[in-house]
Amino acid sequence: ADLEAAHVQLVVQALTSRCGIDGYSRPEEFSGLEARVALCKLNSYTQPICCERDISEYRHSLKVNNSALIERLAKDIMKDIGYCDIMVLCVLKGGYKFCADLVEHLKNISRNSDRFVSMKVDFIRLKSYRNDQSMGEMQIIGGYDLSTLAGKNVLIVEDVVGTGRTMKALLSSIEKYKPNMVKVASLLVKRTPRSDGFRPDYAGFEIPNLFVVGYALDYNEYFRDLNHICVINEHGKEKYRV
Ligand SMILES: O=P(O)(O)OC[C@H]1O[C@H](OP(=O)(O)OP(=O)(O)O)[C@H](O)[C@@H]1O
Ligand code: HPA
Repeated sequence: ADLEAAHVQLVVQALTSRCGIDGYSRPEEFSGLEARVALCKLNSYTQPICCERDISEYRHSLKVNNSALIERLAKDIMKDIGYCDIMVLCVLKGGYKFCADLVEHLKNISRNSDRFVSMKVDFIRLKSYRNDQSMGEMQIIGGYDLSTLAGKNVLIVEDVVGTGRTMKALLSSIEKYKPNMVKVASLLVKRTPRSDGFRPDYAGFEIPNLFVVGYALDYNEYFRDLNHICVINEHGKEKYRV
């Protein structure tokens, strides 16, 4: 747990320290010894690099797919709920990459264990953000039939918990259909004063109150295709504002 806390702290430092360079940069060019140390240490775990082009839109970035972090989350999940059938519910759009990587790790663990775990994957599309602001009302897009979750062991997979409104609204909608169990895994949890206190059962990184994009996370649908999680800066927000 101490190691984990230290790791989270390092990520936070790496994300919050100011690089101050709006141009191509390498981790070793980051200003501040702390950030540099953090980035080096993180290398064994994740692979932070700077975006190569259009750097004016983002600052530091973090590569998460295939990382030991997702493997560890998968192990924790399997330990808790893995010995029964799981219905993975991926929250679109932002959750698709994390969900794909997590399912891959869950499958590997299941394959190497002596018990067969049946896993189904389903998708629900929720939307509440415009620009970098939650609009307060969570919409289920495309009419997902929540009654299919009745009696199931549901693992909700989300990219980020910010205010927590999206997850709270989804959980209260699902509860009516009496699933056997519902757990939430979120890659990122944001430290924001606008949080309603919701905490996922499984969380990857705790991040500062900054708007992040990449690895399926978007700003008005831009940047989902980036391989790395980056922090969008004011210039980027202005450029793509709607
Ligand atoms: O905790 P909250 O403050 O409610 O924010 C979290 C939600 O916001 C984002 O979704 P968004 O509405 O941007 O839709 P998207 O997944 O299609 O990008 C994200 O994917 C989460 O679902
Ligand atoms: N990025 C993308 N979507 C989000 C974020 C974020 O930082 N916070 C809440 N939804």
